[in-house]
Amino acid sequence: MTSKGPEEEHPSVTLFRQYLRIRTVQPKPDYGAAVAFLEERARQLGLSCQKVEVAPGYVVTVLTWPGTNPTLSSILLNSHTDVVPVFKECWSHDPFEAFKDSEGYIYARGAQDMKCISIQYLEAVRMLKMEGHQFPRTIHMTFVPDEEVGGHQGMELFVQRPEFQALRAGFALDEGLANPTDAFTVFYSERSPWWVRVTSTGKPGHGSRFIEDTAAEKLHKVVSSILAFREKEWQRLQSNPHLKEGAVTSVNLTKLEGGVAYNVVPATMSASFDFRVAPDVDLKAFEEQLQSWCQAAGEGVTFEFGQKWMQPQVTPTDDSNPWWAAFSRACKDMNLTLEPEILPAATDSRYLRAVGVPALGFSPMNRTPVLLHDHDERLHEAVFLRGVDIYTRLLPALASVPALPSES
Ligand SMILES: CSCC[C@H](NC=O)C(=O)O
Ligand SMILES: [Zn+2]
Ligand SMILES: [Zn+2]
Repeated sequence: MTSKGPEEEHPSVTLFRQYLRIRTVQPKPDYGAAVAFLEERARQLGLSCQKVEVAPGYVVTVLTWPGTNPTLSSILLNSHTDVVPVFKECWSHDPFEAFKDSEGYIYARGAQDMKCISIQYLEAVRMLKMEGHQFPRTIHMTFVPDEEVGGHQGMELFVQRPEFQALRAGFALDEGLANPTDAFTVFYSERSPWWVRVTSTGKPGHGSRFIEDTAAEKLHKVVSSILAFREKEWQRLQSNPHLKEGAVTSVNLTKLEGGVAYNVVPATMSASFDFRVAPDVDLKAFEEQLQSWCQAAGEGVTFEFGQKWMQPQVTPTDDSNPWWAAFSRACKDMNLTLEPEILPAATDSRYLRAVGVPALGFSPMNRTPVLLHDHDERLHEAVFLRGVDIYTRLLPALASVPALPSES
């Protein structure tokens, strides 16, 4: 597929730009408009469309292309419909206009994360259907809300529902990241998000005095211990060229709270941290480490979790995994270079892997800077269209994986 001039834009690009104009932006996404758009796509494609309301106002939309062998497990193509907020004044173009410049770059929130992929799935299925193909395995496209704020009103609930069970997903594709080089990154695992709030309590009093055992001193100790750990992990990453970012644990101090006035020593202060724990870390030992940093700071220092993922899973990337074998073979046939990695952030893949569905995070965007969540998020139309082509090769391969031992 090649891109065309402005007077004759490729219809897949036009559809992509239409979807980008729907304001599914957090914290108040217009999910109704997205669901209506997807229902219309289902109608146009002749696919069934199921709407599963996992929480009031939070609908998972499922478009299904049935396979010829209903005894086989299905392929699940997942994408989220919400996008992150923007700093409008920092953009070169309105982030919800889907402006295309003279070179073919489409500027919009969601251009990379991940409205491109939703439309690429839909357009690949449209092409394959149009060409008269049918595959043994059923293909389900799931469009889920709420991913950008943790998936708690989206995929986390959906995987627990009978409607999800009924899909009989054997393998899933979900989002990954762009790659600025010629290669494509594919993610086989993710780090576990641990959001930790440390609260320190101590003696209050007048700001002019040498008060002992203050909340601030003890919080400072914990902050120092955690930032020293951060430095250690950073050095470990820097000193080993074989390690990728997702393979070490990261942490950032993201919030400091407490205090009422310059001259009042507060009795309570807190610090919040965003930890991303590498999948090979012993989580029990890691929690004990947190405990001991707090204890070492003194009495009255506790921590609580805002988020604590305990089920890191790894999708095997060797030929023992028939899904990987099919995926990597199809990529090889297209001459795509794959770089398998652990995703530094968290996606809905973690919920799928946790219920036993092997998943790969793949956003087919090479020669593209990673601009998700950034100002001027954009994607070149030619890269977008190449992605549609890539899925038209991946889907037949995945949906034709022969019966697994567990399926015969
Ligand atoms: C950990 S819940 C929030 C999920 C979010 N996902 C995408 O950016 C992330 O911060 O990784
Ligand atoms: Zn995303
Ligand atoms: Zn995102």
